[in-house]
Amino acid sequence: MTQELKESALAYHSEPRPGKLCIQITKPTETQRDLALAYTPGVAEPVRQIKADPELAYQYTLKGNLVGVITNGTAVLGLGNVGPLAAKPVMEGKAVLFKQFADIDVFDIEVNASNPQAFINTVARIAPTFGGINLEDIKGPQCFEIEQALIERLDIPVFHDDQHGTAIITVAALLNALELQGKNLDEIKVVCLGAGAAGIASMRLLIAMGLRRDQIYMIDREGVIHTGRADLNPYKFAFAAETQKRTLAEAIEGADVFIGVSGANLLSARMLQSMNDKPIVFALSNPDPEISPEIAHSVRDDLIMATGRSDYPNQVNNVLCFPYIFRGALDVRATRINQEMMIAAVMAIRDLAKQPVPEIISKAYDTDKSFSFGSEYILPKPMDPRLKMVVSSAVAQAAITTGVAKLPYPSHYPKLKEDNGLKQETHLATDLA
Ligand SMILES: NC(=O)C1=CN([C@@H]2O[C@H](COP(=O)(O)OP(=O)(O)OC[C@H]3O[C@@H](n4cnc5c(N)ncnc54)[C@H](OP(=O)(O)O)[C@@H]3O)[C@@H](O)[C@H]2O)C=CC1
Ligand SMILES: CC(=O)C(=O)O
Ligand SMILES: [Mg+2]
Repeated sequence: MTQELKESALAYHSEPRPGKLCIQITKPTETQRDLALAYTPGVAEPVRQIKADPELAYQYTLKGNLVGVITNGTAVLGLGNVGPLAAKPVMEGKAVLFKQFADIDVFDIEVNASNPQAFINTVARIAPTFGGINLEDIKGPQCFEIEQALIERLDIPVFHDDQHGTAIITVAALLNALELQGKNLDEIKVVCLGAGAAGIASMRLLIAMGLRRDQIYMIDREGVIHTGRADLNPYKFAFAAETQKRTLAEAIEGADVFIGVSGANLLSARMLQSMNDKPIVFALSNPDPEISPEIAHSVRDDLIMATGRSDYPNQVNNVLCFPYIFRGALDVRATRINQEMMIAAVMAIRDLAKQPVPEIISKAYDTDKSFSFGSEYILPKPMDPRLKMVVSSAVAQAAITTGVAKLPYPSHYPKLKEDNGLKQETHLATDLA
């Protein structure tokens, strides 16, 4: 990051008032009558109604449009365990994205919890406030235990964005990149650097889409994850390869795909050089990727390159899905976000990248260039307003089809098609899980 960008970022966050958000009142509060309705005595009536029927909280409070973005600050971007307070700018940032892209209100909650169980208990205790819980920047492997426990305890959607948001967008981008490079999912060799939240979930979703475990080398700080290692947690062990390869440099040789969800500058030019023809390199660590696009393009002219950042082509970032996953889930009052809903999001995002791109999007990116499906446009741009309807409706539809929705398909959503492929997607997910 340049000095200029660092200074601008600090000024953006501090001026004219600290932070990026505020809370707004949505009802009249000017008169004595208004106060008698908003507060005591009037407020007692919705209290009584909700006590008698808890579902009425969705009618009389913000609950149905309110998501908790909740962290313990243990894996904040690629900055590591910076703690809950230092994580707050990122959580406020996620809140901004929820509001801007999907009109979802967010309370960001930074939890000082000394262990996963304390964190789980805290989130479970405050869950009545929310229509959904977006867990953010919680490191592996504790993130897996935390998410699973909360899904089991709560009847609202719980979604760890760094796992599933990243997986959804990585899979959508990879399927499109493979198509452009003329490669098939069942023939490629994949190297995933990073075996935490994002890495494990992305590989799991790729497997649900048809990739085999023996096509994957997973790598952590100790090197290749292989069956001879005694230090593996169960999540990593599931990806242990029968191999003599021990280092990233050994694993990457001849690989078709590199997925980096680890840390800055870990993939060298020499390693990239050793990859197969037409490689795909997703260097997704934030803020600094595993290899910079400048270096990557200087070494190979046959690659498709993506980062997690807004300032390069091909931004593979969970912002492209988490607002719309929740929009769709909240709109049908889904009790969970299942794999079928995730695959519906993959397919919707993937397909949108192939549609003609409206001029308005070039304007948002301040360029005269028009975008079209190709090696520098494998995914829709985050500023694409079509994402909201396209992804949310696909997710809502999948929730209904899989029986986790409490409300019908919203009337303001696009009309349902007779044969929309959803059955096929659902079938795929169930068969391959
Ligand atoms: N573009 C996007 O949308 C997203 C990007 N990310 C990025 O992915 C990265 C990881 O996030 P997340 O999965 O949540 O974090 P976790 O802490 O859960 O996992 C990090 C993983 O990276 C590995 N790792 C870290 N440094 C190295 C290294 N020097 N060499 C080899 N492996 C290393 C860790 O190894 P070990 O297990 O041995 O500690 C661990 O397996 C971050 O940089 C984050 O910004 C995450 C989510 C979304
Ligand atoms: C994008 C994101 O969630 C991360 O880097 O952690
Ligand atoms: Mg994150």
